[in-house]
Amino acid sequence: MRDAHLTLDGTEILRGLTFAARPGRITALLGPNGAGKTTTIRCCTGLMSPDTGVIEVFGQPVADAIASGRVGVMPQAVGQWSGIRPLELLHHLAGLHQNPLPVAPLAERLGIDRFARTTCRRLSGGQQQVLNLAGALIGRPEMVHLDEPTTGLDPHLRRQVWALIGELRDAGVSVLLTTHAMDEAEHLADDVHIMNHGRVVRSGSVSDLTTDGDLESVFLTSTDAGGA
Ligand SMILES: Nc1ncnc2c1ncn2[C@@H]1O[C@H](COP(=O)(O)OP(=O)(O)OP(=O)(O)O)[C@@H](O)[C@H]1O
Repeated sequence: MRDAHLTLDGTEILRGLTFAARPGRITALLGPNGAGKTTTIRCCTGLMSPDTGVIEVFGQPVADAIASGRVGVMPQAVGQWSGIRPLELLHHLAGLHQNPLPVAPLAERLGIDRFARTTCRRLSGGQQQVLNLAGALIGRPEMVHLDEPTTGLDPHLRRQVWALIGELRDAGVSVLLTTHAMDEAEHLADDVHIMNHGRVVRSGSVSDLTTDGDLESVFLTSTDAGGA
């Protein structure tokens, strides 16, 4: 993303946002509530368009990359699903891809098989989260956007999701995630971009950014409350 600007309802949300997420790397987009992280992901996945600026995915315009099926998205929240059950949903999503992951092992890996009989609208928040994650991964994406992937997960599931995200990176997938958990960013991320007021104010590897203190201290000194 290069020099993206976006104004919504008269407020400038993205103010010259520039960053890159590279293949085989986990890139964390950090920032205070309202800084524009979800808006950025929505722009990178074709759900919104910046007013000006350039976004390329695999060197292509976003729409072409999305249409190619090479991009997976785990939104922060999805609309209320109907009475469909988790495995039915995953089989349906798998059917939309040319070479999907097998549903059963993915469901087992994320513990989805344990609530397979519950309709989606009755899932707990954490169960909905891991189902969203499975939906993002089912098509074997080469780039995946994860908007707060572990929010609301218990420590067991959180660790399992961390391991899975690490494996994706090791398999060459480009992972872009947002999180408010600094320990998550420190544990997972190769590259970190800290946003404030719709632009990137600090970038680097975790080790580069934390030479003088932990990531939370860097975050607190680089941003202000309500960074929108
Ligand atoms: N469709 C919209 N119309 C108007 N304003 C919007 C719209 N979508 C987002 N905003 C505003 O844009 C700003 C950035 O929102 P965004 O969801 O991108 O922030 P965020 O960094 O993801 O925040 P959080 O960490 O709380 O999830 C907020 O002030 C929000 O109210």
